[in-house]
Amino acid sequence: MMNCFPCFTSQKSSNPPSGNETNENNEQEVRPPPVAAVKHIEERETEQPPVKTFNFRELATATKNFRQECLLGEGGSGRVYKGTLQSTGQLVAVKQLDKHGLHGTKEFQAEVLSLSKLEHPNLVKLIGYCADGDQRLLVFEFVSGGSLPDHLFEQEPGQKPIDWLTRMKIAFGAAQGLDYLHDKVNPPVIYRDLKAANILLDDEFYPKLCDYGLNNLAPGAGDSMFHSSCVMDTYGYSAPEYTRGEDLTVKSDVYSFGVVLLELITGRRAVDTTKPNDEQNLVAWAQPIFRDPKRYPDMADPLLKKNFSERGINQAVAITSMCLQEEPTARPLISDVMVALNFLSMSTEEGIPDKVPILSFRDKSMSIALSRHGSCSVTPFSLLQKEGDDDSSSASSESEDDDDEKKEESKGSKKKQEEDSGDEAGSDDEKGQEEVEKPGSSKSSSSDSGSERASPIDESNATAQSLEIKYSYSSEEEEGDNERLSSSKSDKDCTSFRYDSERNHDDSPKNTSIAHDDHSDDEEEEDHETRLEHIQSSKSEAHSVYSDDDAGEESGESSLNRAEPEEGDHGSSDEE
Ligand SMILES: Nc1ncnc2c1ncn2[C@@H]1O[C@H](COP(=O)(O)OP(=O)(O)OP(=O)(O)O)[C@@H](O)[C@H]1O
Repeated sequence: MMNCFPCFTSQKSSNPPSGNETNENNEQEVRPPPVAAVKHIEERETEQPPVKTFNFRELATATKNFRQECLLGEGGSGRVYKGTLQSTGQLVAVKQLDKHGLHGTKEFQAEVLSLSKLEHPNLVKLIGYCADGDQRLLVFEFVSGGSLPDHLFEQEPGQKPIDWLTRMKIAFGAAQGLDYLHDKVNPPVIYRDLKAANILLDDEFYPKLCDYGLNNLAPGAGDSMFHSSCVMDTYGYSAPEYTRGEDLTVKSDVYSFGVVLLELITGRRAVDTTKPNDEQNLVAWAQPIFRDPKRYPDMADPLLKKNFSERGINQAVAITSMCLQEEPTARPLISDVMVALNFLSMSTEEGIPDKVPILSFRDKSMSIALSRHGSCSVTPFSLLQKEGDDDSSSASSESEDDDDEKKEESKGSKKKQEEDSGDEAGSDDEKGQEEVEKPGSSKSSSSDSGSERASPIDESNATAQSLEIKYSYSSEEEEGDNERLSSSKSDKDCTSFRYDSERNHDDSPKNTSIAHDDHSDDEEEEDHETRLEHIQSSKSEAHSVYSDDDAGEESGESSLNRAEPEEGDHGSSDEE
């Protein structure tokens, strides 16, 4: 999965048909390429736009003249109808954008084109558009299972509640979609309107984000905070900086994601006016509980009937509380959230994996948080080297002295780990390899079910990790400018963890992004052991779908919700 397709060319005929999107009778159709989560820009540049143009009549026919019975709902940007494309029989969702504030056709087309380049299994795919007269319509793939609130809050009598693991899988999938927008496209796209209602589910609960990148296409779209009828809808999800009148960033999305995660854990709505006053706002209700880990399990949705492991819920709540930090810079990157959720969505005998390997994270804060709420493998770098390979010395360019020093340090680190994780400490390093292999070997069922789907992060495989580390370690030493992690020694008394994102990720090269902290030399030495390696979620497809050129070319015409690259707390994706 997520392979690149080097055979993409500009010749349409070379692209194999893509299911029922093929329409030989439609002159206007540009046949989409085979689905890939991310495509290289070189391929992209030679492709035809992967969207179809429809005339109004086609879409009127598809939706039975926009009949009421086809109406799926109405949001900030307009009405959405279920339809069937006559030419192919494909089910679609047709979004009829409100007419006020319409773009000119060219501007609209440019926005649509930008939107159509965003392609990920966890994003609802844009199939085409219509710009007929003053009509502006967008045609999306139809997602059959309804939206997350339908399943989480609006249970039919007799309907089974979503189980814990499925909730974590939904969260993981949503995080993957968001990570794509934040980290795999350049410039990053800020979602702005992430909420449970914008997470659609297929029949197997595979999540797809909708309404991303829309706010330039219609007033209110993608930013329904401005739309009076939707204020309550989005109110509970918006980050504090929004109310402070500050610019939204990718970290504002992380906050909104935290609210969704909290909804998944608790089964409570972000805002619920039917509850007592002090419980109406979910985040306000949860904040005091975040400071009292003993109460974490009590937050769980009663419908779950305690069918989850305590460690699992503790870790999920810990992640959530990090996402909901008041200060944007204290929130984690969605890539780290995604990695953590990948582990929480794995099925093991116990319900969740024993360990979450620290090496998976871009920033250590996440693994520290998890380690305090379960067990996180803080397997030191040098131990991994030892375990993974006898000839570790040859894989690293460090001197023997350095090696010895590292061994000493690793003992210290291990000791600290033992202290921190108590019961399991003694077996951590023995388990090191085993524990990190679990995610790769345990695919989520939802991810299995479709070829388009994003895979679990297989880079958490232990061997791959330790090899990756050895390799990059050596080269970074040579460069001499590597950033190092610190062990946050002061974290013992904390129950929530600041994510020191101001200092890292911004410029981290994709394959070697190393979190960094301003710490004393002593701490740095120790950190030598535990430096984080951001393991690409998909190295082969980590390229942005936008090259600089591409972005530049479009910048005057279409911007989606692009974040300024220099602003971001993210690793930009174009530095490879
Ligand atoms: N691709 C799709 N497949 C199936 N249903 C969809 C699709 N897109 C939207 N819907 C449904 O259509 C309805 C309206 O969606 P829309 O996104 O316009 O509104 P919203 O998300 O409730 O509000 P807003 O747009 O203001 O965020 C919702 O019930 C949504 O679940």
